[in-house]
Amino acid sequence: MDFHLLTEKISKQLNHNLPFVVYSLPQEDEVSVLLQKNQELFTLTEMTQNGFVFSPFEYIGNALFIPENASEKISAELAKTEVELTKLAIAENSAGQKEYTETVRKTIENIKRRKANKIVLSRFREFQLNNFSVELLLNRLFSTYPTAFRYIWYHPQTGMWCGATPEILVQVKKDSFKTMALAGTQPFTNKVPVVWGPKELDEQQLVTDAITNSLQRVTSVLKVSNPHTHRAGSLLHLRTDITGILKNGKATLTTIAAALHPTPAVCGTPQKFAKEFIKENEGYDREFYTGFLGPIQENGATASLMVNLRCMKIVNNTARIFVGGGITIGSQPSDEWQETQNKMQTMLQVLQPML
Ligand SMILES: C=C(O[C@@H]1C=C(C(=O)O)C=C[C@H]1O)C(=O)O
Repeated sequence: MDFHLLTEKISKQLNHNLPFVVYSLPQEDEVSVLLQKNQELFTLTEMTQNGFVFSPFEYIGNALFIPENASEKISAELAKTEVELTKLAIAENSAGQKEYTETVRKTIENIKRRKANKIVLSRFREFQLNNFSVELLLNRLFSTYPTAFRYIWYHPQTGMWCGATPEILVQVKKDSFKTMALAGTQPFTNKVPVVWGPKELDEQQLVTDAITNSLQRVTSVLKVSNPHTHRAGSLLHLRTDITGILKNGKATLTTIAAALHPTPAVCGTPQKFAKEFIKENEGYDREFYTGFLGPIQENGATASLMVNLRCMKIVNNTARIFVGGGITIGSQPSDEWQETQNKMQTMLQVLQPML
């Protein structure tokens, strides 16, 4: 199908208040769409059906779902638009900054008291949109971040969510799988070599260890790469690739997702303490931010589940951008604030002509 026809169909679907999801896998130009034919809110306990899963951070075995068999499925090659990128100034928010850095300080205290090794804190910021258009959103989002997993999800009961995430929760193809430990952030500059400090190296190692530990039970072969630098738009991260073979009979997509989510890249270690701490101290509901999402095919034998980062929720012409970062013993509150400001640019670049 022609890409412009695809965008028109999406626009019509939205005007009719009908659910849809549009996505492209990392490094791919194919844009896939599911246009649900009714307004039902489907949920999914076992990931054994074809469609698109959308899970909140609080995954309790009930993720949202757009089933292929209740939808029209279309796809097209992305018609790339030139996007000019300029760093956008974010209006001062001293109250927000004070609150966030205070919470970071409290988190570091807990880590010093050995309650946890790492806790991922986050916040949101809202922006008023004066010229929202789903076609423009789709064009900018998908053209700007070709190496990320890009998506727009809409359901009348959740509102619109979209993002460009660099992080794979798990990709499964028959009995082989792929995942990654992504943590540690610095702004992208042209300087080489990229140097990582001990804070980032330690933080990322914690994620690698936790992921490999949770996979032991369900895998027969587990390969772990050395950490390397991964570029995500204007940011750099440290990344370790983890691949392997799933244990026959032990692993289904549902058990792997449940074993991995939420990884310490978005929650922390130990997981239970980190999760409680987040709930008590972040002061807002993450909803689908840091949840997972992605297409399921061949009744669960093939799937690409991604972590919902660098994302926003758009409801009533207000865009809520979510940003966070891992706090460890080496964290500096002001640097952590700056890191979240930098991460906010990823979605702000997309919104720029609509602000
Ligand atoms: C929590 C986010 O990102 C996560 C935290 C990172 C960090 O602390 O360095 C890096 C990548 C992600 O795993 C986010 O983008 O909101």
